Amino acid sequence: MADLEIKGLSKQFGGIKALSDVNFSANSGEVHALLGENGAGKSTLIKCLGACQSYDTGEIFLEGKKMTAVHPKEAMDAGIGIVFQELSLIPNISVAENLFLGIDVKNRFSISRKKIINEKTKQILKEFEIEDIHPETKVGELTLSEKQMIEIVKVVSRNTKVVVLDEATSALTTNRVEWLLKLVRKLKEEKRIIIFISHRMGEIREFCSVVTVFRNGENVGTYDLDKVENDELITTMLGRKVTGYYPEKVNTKQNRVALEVKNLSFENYLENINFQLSYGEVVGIGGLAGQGQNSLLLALSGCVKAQKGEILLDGKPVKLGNPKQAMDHGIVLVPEERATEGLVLELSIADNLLLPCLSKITRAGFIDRQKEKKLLDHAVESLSIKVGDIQNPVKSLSGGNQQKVVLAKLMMLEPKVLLLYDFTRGVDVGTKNVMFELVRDLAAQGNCILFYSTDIEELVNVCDRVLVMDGGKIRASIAWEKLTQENILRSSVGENVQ
Ligand SMILES: Nc1ncnc2c1ncn2[C@@H]1O[C@H](COP(=O)(O)OP(=O)(O)OP(=O)(O)O)[C@@H](O)[C@H]1O
Repeated sequence: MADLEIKGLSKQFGGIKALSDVNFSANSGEVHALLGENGAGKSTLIKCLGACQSYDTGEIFLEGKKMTAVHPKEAMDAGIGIVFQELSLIPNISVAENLFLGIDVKNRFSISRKKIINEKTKQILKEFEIEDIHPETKVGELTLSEKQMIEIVKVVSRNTKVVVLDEATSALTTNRVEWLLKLVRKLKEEKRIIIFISHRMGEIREFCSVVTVFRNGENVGTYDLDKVENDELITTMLGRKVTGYYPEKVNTKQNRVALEVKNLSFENYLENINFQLSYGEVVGIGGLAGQGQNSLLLALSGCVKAQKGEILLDGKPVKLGNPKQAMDHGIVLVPEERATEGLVLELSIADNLLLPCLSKITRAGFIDRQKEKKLLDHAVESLSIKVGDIQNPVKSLSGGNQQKVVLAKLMMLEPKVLLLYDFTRGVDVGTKNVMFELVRDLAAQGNCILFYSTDIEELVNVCDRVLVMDGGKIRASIAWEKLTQENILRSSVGENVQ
């Protein structure tokens, strides 16, 4: 028997079979990838493993011992540590309080708990080489990447035998991914079992030695990564062949400027930003993470108010005092954190989709049910969102399908200018392909798109040109003919690209 053995696990939610008779095994010192389309059942499997979810049938054995945990705390005590896809830290308490939540701290000399946990957290952060984060900082003040690191530290520092990383890299900046890679190598040496869920093939190959592929709730194959090509894995995962991962890039730029930004400044985050966006153009935003990219998209979508500068739409100055005003002008944002900024998790899938466009389907205060159905069917179909019942809460969808809902609901507004913040985060390769096609199609129809991505390959293959940001300024604009990964990287670190 392997060190971790899952036998015949099944889980059904209403009519949806999330897991069907799944067998899975992993051994100590192994980094084992789980690969599968959005909604294939990967998160459900690990939620069952971590007793966050009950299962209908099946058994789980860790080091030969049958797991009987019915509560996440019991699973953690039995050796299962899970870093979840949607961050679970509490924003209004400190890093130290989050790390020691639910842990008794021994106190023999009546020193305050606060002092002890701050000191211990300082040591932990030093051990994990992230001393730039302060123990007393409130988690809500951290960047997404920093929050993700704390979440990882919280789980790994509890010394569990199994460490599950569910899409842990998708919220990390490039240098933090390197940090995680180093950490995973250490965990491997410590003979822990690491389960690594990701949609990024490159990372799977870098981090893992074995991969198990899931399709529609079933384990459809386990492979030694040295002996299998990406094409075979993707075909197994999707049950079909994907031809051409990126769509053909056709120049659809029109000679008509849609959006013009003049001398835009916002606190310390943006300084004298100037650029134009034409109809039919896809413009990427690149640069190292945290160089003002988020602030720029927030300012253009009316989420923050710039102190200086002007924004013109079709040559006329517009006031973008709040997101509603921006939407009324046809400017919409797919935000960074889908769970807190993009969706109302408790509401149904249907309500989330309809929220921004209620006025389109209401008349004299009544909802036109036929129009409503047509809009909803179109939204679900256009992005192949995997829903059981559209009246289920949106939080019951898999992470990638939630992201598709965010995009679909904004598309219903038929926007002129689409602002995309890393919108393929957590989305499977098949759907990424659909989303890229959608972006290029929208451009061909005359829309303009500002596309921020942490994935340089995406920027090169999807955008017409890329603005590289550095210290709140636009350092360079890399034109179509010069658009290579190397040029974006060079420009990001301050080199001139000729
Ligand atoms: N609490 C729930 N209620 C209803 N359906 C659920 C619930 N949790 C998961 N599901 C459904 O089970 C299926 C498997 O979802 P799961 O989250 O395991 O997928 P996943 O492979 O992790 O996807 P992703 O790559 O998007 O994270 C999906 O169809 C999802 O909608």
